[in-house]
Amino acid sequence: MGVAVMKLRNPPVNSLSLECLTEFTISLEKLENDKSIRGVILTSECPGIFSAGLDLLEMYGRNPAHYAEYWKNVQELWLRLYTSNMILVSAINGASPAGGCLLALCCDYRVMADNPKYTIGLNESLLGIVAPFWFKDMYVNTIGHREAERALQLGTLFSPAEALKVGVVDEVVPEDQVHSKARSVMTKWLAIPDHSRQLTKNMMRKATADNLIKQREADIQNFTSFISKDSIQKSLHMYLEKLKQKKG
Ligand SMILES: CC/C=C\CC/C=C/CC(=O)SCCNC(=O)CCNC(=O)[C@H](O)C(C)(C)COP(=O)(O)OP(=O)(O)OC[C@H]1O[C@@H](n2cnc3c(N)ncnc32)[C@H](O)[C@@H]1OP(=O)(O)O
Repeated sequence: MGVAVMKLRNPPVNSLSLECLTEFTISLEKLENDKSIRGVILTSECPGIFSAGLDLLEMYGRNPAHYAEYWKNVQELWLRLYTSNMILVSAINGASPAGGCLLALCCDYRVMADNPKYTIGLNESLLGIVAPFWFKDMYVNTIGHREAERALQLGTLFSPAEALKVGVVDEVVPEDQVHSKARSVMTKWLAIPDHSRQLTKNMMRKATADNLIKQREADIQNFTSFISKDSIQKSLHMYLEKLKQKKG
């Protein structure tokens, strides 16, 4: 039925390394150019993890040129996903913090597995970093200003039930039904004529995407100088240590 399934596979946690981002963007571009494909189901092949978000090791202990290159690729993937003409449905079958949540938010519909161990949200503030304005814009578009304001400041990671309540996801289903539900949602969306759905999507999302497009370079500079700061590098170091200690 012209639907591709994209499975994220970058063990152990599907962090979005530079290589992973680049491959993702190229695969998406290929699908976008394949006229037989009308929809994509985005999911994960890593058990229990949708995506751990941006790769912290790409943002820690590197040089400014690397940060700039990395951020350019993060922007590129986001723009492609957010403005895709295809129908994107995410089958969120695991934890989905920060950049993982960002991927899901780019989709037209989000189905999440009902497992309280899986959480989703933009938790950047917990890491001592700040979600950039275009993450924030997409959050506001999805859950509204007040909820986004609170969730961004607190770095809230929502359980599936909470995520459904606040509107971060559209549906929560038993874990073994995530894929079948994503397929049935896709069938419903495929019944809409592409041209009217695409024009409507574009109308809803263009201003948000344009907001980044018109200041891409400044956004790269801003990220590079922010992430290069000693204080921010220290915060990331502490966060990485905390992740290690969690293992015991
Ligand atoms: C101006 C703008 C400025 C800045 C904006 C920057 C925006 C950033 C957005 C982001 O996406 S930042 C990344 C945020 N991600 C997280 O906070 C997730 C952190 N990870 C976790 O919470 C957990 O790892 C997990 C729930 C995803 C999975 O838990 P579990 O299955 O128990 O695995 P481990 O915690 O043991 O992790 C295994 C292994 O993977 C490493 N790792 C985890 N997350 C990341 C990551 N995002 N990047 C790189 N590496 C990651 C972790 O350290 C472990 O490594 P080992 O070497 O100890 O095996």
